[in-house]
Amino acid sequence: MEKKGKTGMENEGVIDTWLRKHRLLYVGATKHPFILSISDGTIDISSFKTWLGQDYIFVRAFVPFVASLIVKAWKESDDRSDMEVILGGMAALNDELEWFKKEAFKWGVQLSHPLLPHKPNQEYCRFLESLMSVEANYTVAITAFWAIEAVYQESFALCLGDESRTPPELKETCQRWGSEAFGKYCCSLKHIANRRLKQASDDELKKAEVALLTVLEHEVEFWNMSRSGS
Ligand SMILES: Cc1ncc(CN)c(N)n1
Repeated sequence: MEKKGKTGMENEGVIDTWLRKHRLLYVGATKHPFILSISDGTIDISSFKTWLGQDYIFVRAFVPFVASLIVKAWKESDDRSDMEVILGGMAALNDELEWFKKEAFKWGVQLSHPLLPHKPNQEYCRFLESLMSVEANYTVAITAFWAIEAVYQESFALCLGDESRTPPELKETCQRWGSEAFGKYCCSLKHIANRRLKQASDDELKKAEVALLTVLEHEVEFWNMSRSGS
């Protein structure tokens, strides 16, 4: 029989430990009023349109970030399957960009000129850029990557629950990130991040925890921006 320690949580990964420690912020990012308004059906469609246009800009910046992670995984990972998992995510982004164009057309959102990133989006993209540099650490970047994907997964899954009253025309959006398949992909990313964190130095651990918190803060700001339209 497995021997349990004092807390009974000795087998818990680093990420779950951090999520417990920073529970309030995590809940703030995954159960934001913007998401709650989708799931209770009270969403203001102009907020949704703001989110759609801004997220298209974000996802375009997300592609080179994921590409930089593929390079890092190829160079630094001790497990070949990391690169395949990240590559699968990259392939999905190709599809996602097409989906944004189709969805924007459906809602009459202009994705080309003069669509500009709002300040919170600009700041989030700048953070992504800082993680793309060759000096940025793989363990830190993969932790941030997991957090970015996990916030969307948990948020949109909430809008697909039995109790939710998500408007039918927004179900496809929620399905994109709230699906079981996307959930499994997030689990694979979490597994990679936890494996790396288990072997990380104190300095890497500190930086990865800060990166996780920074992602959560940016996600909250991104929802706030979508809700207020600015
Ligand atoms: C702001 C934001 N965060 C996360 C995701 C999920 N890739 C996204 N599309 N946009």
